[in-house]
Amino acid sequence: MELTQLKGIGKTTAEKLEQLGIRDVMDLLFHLPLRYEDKTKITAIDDLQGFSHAQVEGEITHSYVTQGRRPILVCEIDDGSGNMQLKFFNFYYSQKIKMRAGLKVRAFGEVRHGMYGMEIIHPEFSLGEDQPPLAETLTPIYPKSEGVSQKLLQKAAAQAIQLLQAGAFELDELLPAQWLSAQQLPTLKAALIQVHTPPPELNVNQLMTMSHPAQIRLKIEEILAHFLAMHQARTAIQQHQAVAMPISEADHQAMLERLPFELTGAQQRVVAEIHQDLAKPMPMQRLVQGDVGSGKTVVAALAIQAALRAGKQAVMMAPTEILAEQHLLTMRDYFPQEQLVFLSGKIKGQERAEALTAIAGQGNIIIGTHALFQTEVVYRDLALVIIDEQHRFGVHQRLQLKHKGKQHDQLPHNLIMTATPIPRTLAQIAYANLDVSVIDELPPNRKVINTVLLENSKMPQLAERIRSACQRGEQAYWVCTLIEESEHLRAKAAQDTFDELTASFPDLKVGLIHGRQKADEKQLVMDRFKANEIHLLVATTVIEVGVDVPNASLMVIDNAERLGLSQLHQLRGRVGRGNRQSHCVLMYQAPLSENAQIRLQTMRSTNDGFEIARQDLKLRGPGEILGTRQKGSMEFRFSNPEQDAQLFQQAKILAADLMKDNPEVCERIIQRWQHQAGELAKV
Ligand SMILES: Nc1ncnc2c1ncn2[C@@H]1O[C@H](COP(=O)(O)OP(=O)(O)OP(=O)(O)O)[C@@H](O)[C@H]1O
Repeated sequence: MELTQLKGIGKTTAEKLEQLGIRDVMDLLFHLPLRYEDKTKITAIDDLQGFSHAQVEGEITHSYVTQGRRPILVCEIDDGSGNMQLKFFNFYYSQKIKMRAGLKVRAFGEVRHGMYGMEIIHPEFSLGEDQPPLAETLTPIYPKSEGVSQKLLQKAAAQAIQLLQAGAFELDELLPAQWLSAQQLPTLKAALIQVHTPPPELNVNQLMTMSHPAQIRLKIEEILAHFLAMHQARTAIQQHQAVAMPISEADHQAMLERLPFELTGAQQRVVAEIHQDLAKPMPMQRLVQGDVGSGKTVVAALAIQAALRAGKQAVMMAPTEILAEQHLLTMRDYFPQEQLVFLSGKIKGQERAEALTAIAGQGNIIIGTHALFQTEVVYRDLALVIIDEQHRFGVHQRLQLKHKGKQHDQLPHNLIMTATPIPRTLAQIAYANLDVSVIDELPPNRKVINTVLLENSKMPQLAERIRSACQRGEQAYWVCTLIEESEHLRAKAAQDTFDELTASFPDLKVGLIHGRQKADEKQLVMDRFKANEIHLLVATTVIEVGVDVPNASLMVIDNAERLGLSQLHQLRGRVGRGNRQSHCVLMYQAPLSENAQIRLQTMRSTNDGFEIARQDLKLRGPGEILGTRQKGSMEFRFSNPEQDAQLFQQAKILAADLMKDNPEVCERIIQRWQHQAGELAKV
């Protein structure tokens, strides 16, 4: 039903509502109140309690303006049970004249304890004997945007509810009636009516915390739609075939013998899981989760090995140029006999043409950045796609279907690697369409990184630490964290730090790496750092992901208070990758905000990525951890994966039952919420 069919909504208002994502009457019904006000009753002044909202009615006994720099209009009122004050800071004198003694007033607002008893500052009020009737329901307060008043939203929603009650449009109940009654949840129609026009006896506290059964009813369907859509995406892929790439035990052992170390138990288990998937003629859809330094790269190499044995191509994509180049070097070590091809956005001209020819021809391990997924890149026979997305989520969802195998209905196997340890419950929700393997063990002999906090002003204490580490043959990073938007300013700050440190340490080789350098310049610096020709590397956060130089044992992060927990954990993870004792110095500018204090203390007290992720979840919320709307990873309007963990469990079970018993309803649920969230479509 069109919005313009509602009274008071013309074309212009309808356009404004569209900015809130409200395109029709159904959307309006799913635009839920943020909070509620109770204007259904009048509270006697004598019964008022501080820090709560209330409506009072009484007679103005005295009205005056205080003296001083900021005059205040004060109206004293009395209702027979007691008296209180209404106060206005910004007022017109005409208001003072209107609010004269002897008049009846009704006021609503937050009650506080003032110097002279109870008071309400800036109440909503109406004057006169003839007050309108009291509200029959709690008053919903909606999230609004510019140009759309609260009143307008309230009126429009109230009309939508009236139409719904009158049966003017269809709103099918899609959840099984038996299930709803067993859970003591209302139907969708009843839930929407209650949420928009709650009768006064409803529990306001429950409503305010989104825990009322009516709200739970809405959440459960939203979560259900998420699981169903994820499952649909997964089944769509399973409809396709993939090349089965079983690997013989002898080939596997031969590769293991070439490695400079033995796999950890966790790596062995994860490799076995991947090999099992690859042996099937169905596209693998697996996520490998492993904390920083847990050794994901070798796991990727062992997957690639299976593709090579089957005579197929494997592609590995990294989120940054530096990391892609590093993977190239590592894979060269693992596969000295194979033809490796590198492609990134910065490879141009003749070099690019050659890379494209190799990809369409003899190249069998192809490594690079996003450029690998451009349409003009044509693969000879691609059978395995590895995406090292580190902590950038969501990419895989859009790339998955693009790359078809040689035969038309074949898809490549997909392996996604992430370094972000997300709590299990959250992983199960976000990655409901993937199988998940966890590398939950670090290689042996790793020592816990010792983390210390140091105020910026105590910087001189650091010099000795840096010098002695470098003199012992170890290496250090110095990360500059200027939060300037422009890469140019970030580069300049790093350059300044580089100049200062070069002057302070004439006896050490100091290097510099930042995002403004050309690709080969960056590569040269990284190569020299790897070869221990640079002792101290000054860097912007470009080194955050994946850089692997096991000889580096000291990490200094300046202004660490500016960074989020997961970024700090990633940066710190650049050290502690060998068997030496490593240190991380988090420099900060005092005073610290409460949140920054918690972040830095967390870093100091633990090295465990999962523990850090849990704390991060508390501080930031799941949306931010899993990526924002643009990244399209997960978007819930009503539910919260952390607070509603139990609902997610319930919805998962219900989803499984519905898929079995009623696929047609599943389709309709997905469609309803695709429209509502706009985002599920991308899952
Ligand atoms: N089983 C093992 N025993 C000893 N060293 C190992 C083992 N597995 C990997 N390594 C080494 O540990 C270091 C880290 O491995 P890798 O770079 O694969 O980590 P990662 O999981 O990708 O970490 P990050 O997320 O920080 O990039 C490398 O130098 C690698 O050679």
